[in-house]
Amino acid sequence: MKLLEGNVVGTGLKVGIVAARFNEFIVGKLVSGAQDALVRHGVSADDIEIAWVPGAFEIPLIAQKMANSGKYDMVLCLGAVIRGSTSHYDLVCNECAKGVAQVSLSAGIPVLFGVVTTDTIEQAIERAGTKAGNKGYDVACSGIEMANLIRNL
Ligand SMILES: Nc1c(NC[C@H](O)[C@H](O)[C@H](O)CO)[nH]c(=O)[nH]c1=O
Ligand SMILES: CC(=O)[C@@H](O)COP(=O)(O)O
Repeated sequence: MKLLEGNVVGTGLKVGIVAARFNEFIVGKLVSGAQDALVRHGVSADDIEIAWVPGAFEIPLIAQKMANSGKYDMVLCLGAVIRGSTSHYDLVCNECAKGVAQVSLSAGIPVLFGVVTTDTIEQAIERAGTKAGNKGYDVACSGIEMANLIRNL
């Protein structure tokens, strides 16, 4: 993908993305949004690596592997958890969020929580590139900010 950009200086940042396949019609848009934000802000497309996992519950484990590998300046966690008719939604959301937070603190690098958690499909669509923006784009921008902040500490 070649974007017509201004004179964007390459950041040299290396980015790992963990994406959940569940609700892929949403998560695919989050991944595209994250890639767009990263490249527009100077990250080389060659410095972005994506690992797909079955669902949001599996994100923390692979995020941990990436974060502890020493290969990445940040890890973006992308997924979409949409409430069903049982309490499974709450368990998946809570464990995913808790796991991602624990990985970031233990690895000492930015591990961003870009998992959309919604009651309806419409809410998820709104956050995957329509009226509520693209949460993948947003967390990528936050990741760049955090990585640069850590570089300067
Ligand atoms: N219902 C959703 C899930 N459920 C699957 C779990 O994340 C996990 O893969 C399974 O429990 C096996 O360990 N995952 C999502 O990402 N989004 C959902 O809406
Ligand atoms: C978030 C989920 O795990 C959900 O899709 C599962 O649906 P259900 O609660 O109806 O089994």
